[in-house]
Amino acid sequence: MNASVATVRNDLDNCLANPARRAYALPTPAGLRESLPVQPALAARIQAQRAAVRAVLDGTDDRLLVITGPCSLHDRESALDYGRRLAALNEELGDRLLIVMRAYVEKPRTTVGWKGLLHDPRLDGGNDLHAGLHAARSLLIELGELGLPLATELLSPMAAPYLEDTLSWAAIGARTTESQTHRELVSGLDLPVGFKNGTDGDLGTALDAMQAAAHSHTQFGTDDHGRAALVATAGNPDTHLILRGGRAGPNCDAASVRAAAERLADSPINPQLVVDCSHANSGKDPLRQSTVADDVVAQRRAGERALAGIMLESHIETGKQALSPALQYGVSITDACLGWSETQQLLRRLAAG
Ligand SMILES: O=C[C@H](O)[C@H](O)COP(=O)(O)O
Ligand SMILES: C=C(OP(=O)(O)O)C(=O)O
Repeated sequence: MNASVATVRNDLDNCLANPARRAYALPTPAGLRESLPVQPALAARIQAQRAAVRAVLDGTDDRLLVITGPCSLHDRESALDYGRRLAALNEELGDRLLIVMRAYVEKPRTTVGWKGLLHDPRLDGGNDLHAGLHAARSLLIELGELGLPLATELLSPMAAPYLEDTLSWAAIGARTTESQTHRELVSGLDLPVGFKNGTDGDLGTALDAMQAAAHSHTQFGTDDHGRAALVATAGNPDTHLILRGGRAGPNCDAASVRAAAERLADSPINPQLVVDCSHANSGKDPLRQSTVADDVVAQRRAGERALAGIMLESHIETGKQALSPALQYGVSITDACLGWSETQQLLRRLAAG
């Protein structure tokens, strides 16, 4: 156990008399929000940014939604560097693209691995969640102050109340779309949320998730002061499908998009969808994301009205690196990303299209 985790250890420790489980106190959502507040001007801008994303998703704004940024944020400096570059590009392209910065602070893992800045901010296996909550929230606020809407994956339902007021869009990932707990979480969020299709490529789990999240629920949870609570949620009407491909390959070609759109048209929820150009749609080859994105724009030009947006994994440099004490600046430590110069060219091309 690392030292700073030890300092927050308290009498929650061993409270269940279960040697397999230990608990360490954390700040409450209310406490963290009080020490790292979103200032009123930023809060108002985030409300407007959520409304702008909703307008693209309900088809009243025909700009292309582009959610782009590192697979994961692992250091403050390169995240802010990327955010500044993207904010400057947005000045040029914002009338044709609705650009949202991907700011992922939690990572789902296929088996085990680094779980994101929020869980392990020093990247050393220390898992100092206390420091991670602080690092993640303060970085999201700094990025928000640069002017762009922010997107993240909400992985741990317990983490959402610490972060949600900084976000304009969130994803539920392929590994958690089928989870009742995550659907219930989304039902209580006042922001647009995309559900990924499953890692096996099945769309049914995401379509079911959209219906479940649109419903009201009562669920086990905690209040903003960390007390156990019955949490009642109203239902979230602003969810949509994200096509990310699956084990059998991509699902972003025109026929797959049309088939998905027809299934959505039969469901009572949002008929618009977003294509994740990475993951199984790119075969995890970062450069292929450009081909996928170009094809999405070509499909829109050919009249496909269901396509509202794309997601890109993009960083300062192309590729990825293994986690080590000597990290290269601006290179992803999770999935391989498109570099900034290719991203810039791609976004200009998408805007022109
Ligand atoms: O986007 C990131 C990864 O695809 C996802 O977190 C799974 O990562 P892993 O298979 O490397 O664990
Ligand atoms: C993990 C991610 O995607 P997926 O859930 O599609 O694997 C991601 O976008 O970081």
